[in-house]
Amino acid sequence: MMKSALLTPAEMKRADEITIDSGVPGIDLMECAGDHVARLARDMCGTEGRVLVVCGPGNNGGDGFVAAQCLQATGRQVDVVLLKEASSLTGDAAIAYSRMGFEGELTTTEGLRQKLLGCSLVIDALFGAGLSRPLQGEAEAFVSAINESGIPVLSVDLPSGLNGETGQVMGGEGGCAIRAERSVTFFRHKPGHYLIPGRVLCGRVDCVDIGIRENALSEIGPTTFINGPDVWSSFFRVPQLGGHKYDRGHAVIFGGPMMTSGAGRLAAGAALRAGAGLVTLVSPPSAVMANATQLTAVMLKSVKEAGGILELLKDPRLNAALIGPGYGLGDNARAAIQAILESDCALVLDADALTNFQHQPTELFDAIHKRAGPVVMTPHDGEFARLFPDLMGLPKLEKARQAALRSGAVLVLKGADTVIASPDGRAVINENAPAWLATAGSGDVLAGIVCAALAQKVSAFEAASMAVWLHGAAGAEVGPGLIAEDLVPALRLVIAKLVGIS
Ligand SMILES: NC(=O)C1=CN([C@@H]2O[C@H](COP(=O)(O)OP(=O)(O)OC[C@H]3O[C@@H](n4cnc5c(N)ncnc54)[C@H](O)[C@@H]3O)[C@@H](O)[C@H]2O)[C@@H](O)CC1
Ligand SMILES: [K+]
Repeated sequence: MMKSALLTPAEMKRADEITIDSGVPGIDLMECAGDHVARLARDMCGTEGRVLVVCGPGNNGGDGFVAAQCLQATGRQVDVVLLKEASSLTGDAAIAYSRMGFEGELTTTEGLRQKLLGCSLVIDALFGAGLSRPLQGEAEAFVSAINESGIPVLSVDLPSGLNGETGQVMGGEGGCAIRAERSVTFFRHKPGHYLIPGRVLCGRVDCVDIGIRENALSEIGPTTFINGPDVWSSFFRVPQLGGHKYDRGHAVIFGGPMMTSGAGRLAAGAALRAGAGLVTLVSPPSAVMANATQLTAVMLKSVKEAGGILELLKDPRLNAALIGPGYGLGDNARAAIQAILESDCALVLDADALTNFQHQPTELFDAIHKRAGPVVMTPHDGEFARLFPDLMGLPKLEKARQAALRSGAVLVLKGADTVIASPDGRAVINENAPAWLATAGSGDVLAGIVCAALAQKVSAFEAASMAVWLHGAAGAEVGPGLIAEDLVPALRLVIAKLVGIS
């Protein structure tokens, strides 16, 4: 799990300190970092062309001085531009500057524009983990000039102006940040490398080893991770010889009336494909015929009212349920959801199940806190806003964490950078979803996969993380032209590969 840990800039600073306290000089870490930057710079622009290294006042600038020195040592034409006087440098950055062997030039924005003319690569070493406020004045003007030049940029640690913890540009809409082609970071990625817009601004990110002690992680205790098998593979259930379908759980999907019945069918098909031993699609009588004509291995049941649902879920073999996709809004729908909340089964609440509580969210959260079975909620941003309007101004990770804590549910806040947050404080960021996944019915498939993982008795946080990853991998498997129906068969290929490598 520690392999996939993401560190906030403050946690990274702590990892640096722990390493330095253990006897590794800070300048050694910086020299290693700068050496990697130079290597990647050569990778980006080959043997030709002038490199411009733009250095800020802190240790990020220090990495830039080391990189400049390494590049010059290999015969490369290098210019170093300073944002602040060299005399104001302190600590390791001052040492790196003194070892560079040539002077950097303190310049104005106009001077920078002149330097940019005809160079083949810019190394952005203005600000990294120490950025503490939005860029203004000369720093902002430097960033704008670099972006406007159109010259490829390699950012050191983070594109300058980007908040490494939130993935947002410091200063929001009015702020500015470097748009890099590539970035190189140290020891572990930061959440900002994966959260949008950070992920877009970083370009391709390399994470390199600079000698930070691995055991620093146990002291820091990271709570944010990048999603992948490292997070949940020990929970992934592979059917055993001698086992039977009941070992793999029985998922119940509550589908809607005929005109919106497709959502339930997609979820049911996905639940079966994702490994639930049995799947029953429960629907109002009006949808039964439509479902029966399209489904074969999925079992069907017709239930009219909340009373019937309560009765149905008394059967303990029905151990996971999903309600929401295409379900409908109104008093009857809300009564049905309340009936499901009263049962003990593990539960996924999606789409209409969330919107039905937009005027009484605390009623929903109280019911979740009271019940014994786990709950996973899978809102997109619009559904999230209906239940948690006061959290909308927060950065995505924080939004999901606070919503999980308040609701008592594992929260899957969907998007290109889906965040899964647990009420216990853990969170993962997903990065394998292709843009093709943003299509009608895609969320229904995801909800079905979560339900299948819960039916197989995977803990809620791992079930949600696993499902989001499988969904993204299925999307990548299908690729261009994807429609939601394609995801269900593609899951077979994804699971086959997963089992093959695990
Ligand atoms: N020993 C270490 O701590 C190591 C640090 N490393 C590098 O050091 C970086 C962190 O260094 P620092 O903590 O010095 O931080 P930075 O170099 O990112 O920036 C800190 C400096 O910028 C100023 N500043 C912050 N926000 C500003 C703004 N909006 N406008 C103008 N000035 C602003 C601060 O007052 C401070 O002088 C990492 O990102 C990484 O690149 C690496 O060299 C590895 C080792
Ligand atoms: K930078």
